[in-house]
Amino acid sequence: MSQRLVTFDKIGIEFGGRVLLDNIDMTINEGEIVTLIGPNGSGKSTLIRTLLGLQEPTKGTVTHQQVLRIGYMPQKLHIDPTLPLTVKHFLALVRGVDKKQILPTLEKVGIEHLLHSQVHVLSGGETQRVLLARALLNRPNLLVLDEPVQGVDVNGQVELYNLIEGIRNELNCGVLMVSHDLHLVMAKTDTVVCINQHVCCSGSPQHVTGHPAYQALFGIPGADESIAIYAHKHDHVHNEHGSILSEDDNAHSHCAHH
Ligand SMILES: Nc1ncnc2c1ncn2[C@@H]1O[C@H](COP(=O)(O)OP(=O)(O)OP(=O)(O)O)[C@@H](O)[C@H]1O
Repeated sequence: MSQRLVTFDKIGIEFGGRVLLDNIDMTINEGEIVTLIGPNGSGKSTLIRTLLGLQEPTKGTVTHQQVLRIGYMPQKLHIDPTLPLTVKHFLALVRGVDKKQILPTLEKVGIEHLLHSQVHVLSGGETQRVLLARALLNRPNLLVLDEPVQGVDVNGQVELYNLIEGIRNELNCGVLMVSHDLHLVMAKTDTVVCINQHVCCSGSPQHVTGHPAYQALFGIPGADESIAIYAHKHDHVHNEHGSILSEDDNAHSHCAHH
């Protein structure tokens, strides 16, 4: 059986009386791709920051496997565009990096020809691959990818998801991804966790896309998503398994209302 890398146990985060995360249970196993979805402001980045140890939970605990090496890919590359910096030098800045690994890692993500390019002239897809290479240079057993296909066209998105799946297969690492894309990512995901402060529903992509809580947030798959996405009508409550409760059961709800 695959090893459990990370366990979130009833994580809650509050700021000034405002609940950002409530009662979040989540696990990530070795070799598992977990995708975190949820509307804007639902707490996805806050949960990632908690995993990275940048945010202390108000309630609950995060348990790590003893040797957890996280390769983190942020949403964006924040570099002063006036600063001359090649891909090679950018990757050489990774703490403790084995410089001999830079070229093979760029080959792995398909951009070895960009070794001497300036980072600020790269396209959206190329930049994402450089960030992925940087995460891989940490020799991770857990990859944490915050919106990895941001700024990438549809074909590029398919290629990036294929690449991420290939890396998971090769390294048998766990992968936690945040995604706003609800379609392409599903095919490459073992487990989807849909949050809106609390866990609305989680499980296989098939289970989650058929779940009423997912459909209330994102619309019914196949319907006109251009108007359904993020039309959040949270006029119902869930039990801790994500099932919708009848009004009589509401006393047991942990749902955030909007
Ligand atoms: N340090 C903080 N102090 C107070 N509020 C915060 C803090 N960090 C985040 N928030 C608030 O918490 C909420 C959740 O933010 P978060 O960035 O986790 O959402 P998200 O799901 O990642 O959103 P998006 O999809 O827009 O990236 C937001 O309303 C944000 O303003």
